[in-house]
Amino acid sequence: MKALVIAETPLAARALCAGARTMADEVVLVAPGVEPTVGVADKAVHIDVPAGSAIDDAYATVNAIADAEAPSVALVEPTRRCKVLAGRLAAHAGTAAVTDVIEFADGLATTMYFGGVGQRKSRPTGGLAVYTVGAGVFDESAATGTDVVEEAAFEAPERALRVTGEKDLPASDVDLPAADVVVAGGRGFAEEADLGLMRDLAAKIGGECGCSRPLAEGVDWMPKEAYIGVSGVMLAPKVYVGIGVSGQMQHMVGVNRAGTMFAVNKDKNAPIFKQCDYGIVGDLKTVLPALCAAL
Ligand SMILES: Cc1cc2nc3c(=O)[nH]c(=O)nc-3n(C[C@H](O)[C@H](O)[C@H](O)COP(=O)(O)OP(=O)(O)OC[C@H]3O[C@@H](n4cnc5c(N)ncnc54)[C@H](O)[C@@H]3O)c2cc1C
Repeated sequence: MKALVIAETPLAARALCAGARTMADEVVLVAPGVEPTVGVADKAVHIDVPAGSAIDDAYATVNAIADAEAPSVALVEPTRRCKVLAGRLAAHAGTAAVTDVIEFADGLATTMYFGGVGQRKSRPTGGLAVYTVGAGVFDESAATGTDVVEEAAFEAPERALRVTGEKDLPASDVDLPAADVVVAGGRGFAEEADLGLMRDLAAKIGGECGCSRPLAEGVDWMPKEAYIGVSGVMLAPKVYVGIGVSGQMQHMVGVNRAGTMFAVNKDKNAPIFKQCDYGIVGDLKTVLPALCAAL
């Protein structure tokens, strides 16, 4: 049995290949438009996406690789571009992509639906099963493999996207999926300058800073890669600290696999207190400096 992994980032390549190894005898990593991570699969296939073409359009090549390798399972990193490839691959195989898997057990994949209100388990019925899988589902340290890299020629689709311009995004040093400790700020931060209090705490405890969606998409105080939840990043850190976060389900599904959860909120009835292991009721402006001083 063979597994295909499609991933853009090294962390996801390692984690998904480690997971694929538990499902198949042979693992093939496909790296569309990026240098492949080596040592994690039996073979890596690099697709050199030419300038002016979009990685999303690597689907014809990915589908051809899948035809040649005949995998029974494909694990895909849930980046925007890889999701396109997952959907195209599933359509090519005459199936549907199962998205945002949070657990594999007993041949069943668990996913969330209705924004995390419910969970469903599904089992592939034959042919190729295509899954998008986020961070924390597999242990990347278990990845093993060779340094074999093959090149696959980019095959432009008939109606290809044409890249007409590129704009560098401001560099972001946020790497939440890799962080053991995540400190997340919410709308309880009334002013951008107060986020320094959160950063001070994160620095004290060796954490990365994340946020709820309003801080990244509402006021733009944090990078988009930093927002956690059903439409942001899904994490499974060892420690999560939510500060001024109310505990809405769309945010919490992104961290409810954390090992230990802490919350700081001035409202003792905030829903997050029903979900955390330890909570402090108080104003973040007084609690955070006190915590930092005590640590
Ligand atoms: C389709 C859809 C998808 C969504 N996806 C996501 C997602 O992926 N991620 C996400 O985060 N959200 C998502 N949301 C938004 C989500 O529903 C919530 O609106 C959002 O998570 C709330 O963010 P918050 O907890 O920061 O803000 P609020 O709910 O406004 O909570 C702020 C909290 O701060 C506390 N507070 C205020 N002042 C202080 C203070 N001085 N000290 C301490 N505490 C204080 C308040 O008591 C309150 O509990 C989505 C919504 C929809 C409809």
